[in-house]
Amino acid sequence: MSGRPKLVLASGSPRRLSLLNQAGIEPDALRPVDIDETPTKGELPRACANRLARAKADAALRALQLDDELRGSFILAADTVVAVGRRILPKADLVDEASQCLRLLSGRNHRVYTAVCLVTPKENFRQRLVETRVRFKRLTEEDIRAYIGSGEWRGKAGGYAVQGIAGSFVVKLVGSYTNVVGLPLNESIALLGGEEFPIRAGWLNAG
Ligand SMILES: Cc1cn([C@H]2C[C@H](O)[C@@H](COP(=O)(O)OP(=O)(O)OP(=O)(O)O)O2)c(=O)[nH]c1=O
Repeated sequence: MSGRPKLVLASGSPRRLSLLNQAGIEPDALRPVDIDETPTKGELPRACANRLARAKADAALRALQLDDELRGSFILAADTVVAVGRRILPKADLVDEASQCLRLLSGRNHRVYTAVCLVTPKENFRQRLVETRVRFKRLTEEDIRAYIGSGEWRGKAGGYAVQGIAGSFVVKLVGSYTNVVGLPLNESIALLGGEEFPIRAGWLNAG
């Protein structure tokens, strides 16, 4: 392949795109994939995030094989899972799901895992899993009602988005903040740079 290799972001999440943009990386194309994201019976949170990121990357790779323009591109996919202990919280689509998540997260520690999977033009798979520990303040029923009214929880793992109002629920966060939003930037840039994707010097060893 001649010239700069292309990058495809296999994600429909606007947060993932804006995080990459924030780091000065502009994907050449967005190719969200539609896979079943249900955890398997007894699946642990780390294993689930790893499996789903890989499945998203795999599905995108298969789709791009039919695409003359984008075949042979780098492909980046990710999956974010919120967990309390071994329990995986749902990606909340319904008010009841989101309220239950928030009651569970209230006043406690939880973990957010994002697995990032990079497919190289030679179809090698490179994967990283990043963990962030988060503690929420105790939430009153009124806090939960008001937050539900904001709608910010829709489609978010664990029923909240730290980049919005729920940022004010956080009393402690240990690890990568961008990991919670959906794409750990430092590690994603390191993955890309490690595979010779052109990243501006200086960013690779950042943070
Ligand atoms: C915990 C948390 C999650 N999220 C989002 C990130 C992800 O978009 C979503 C978790 O679902 P994912 O299944 O990881 O991603 P997605 O379905 O939104 O997008 P795609 O599979 O196409 O890449 O939750 C936030 O935006 N803020 C947060 O604080």
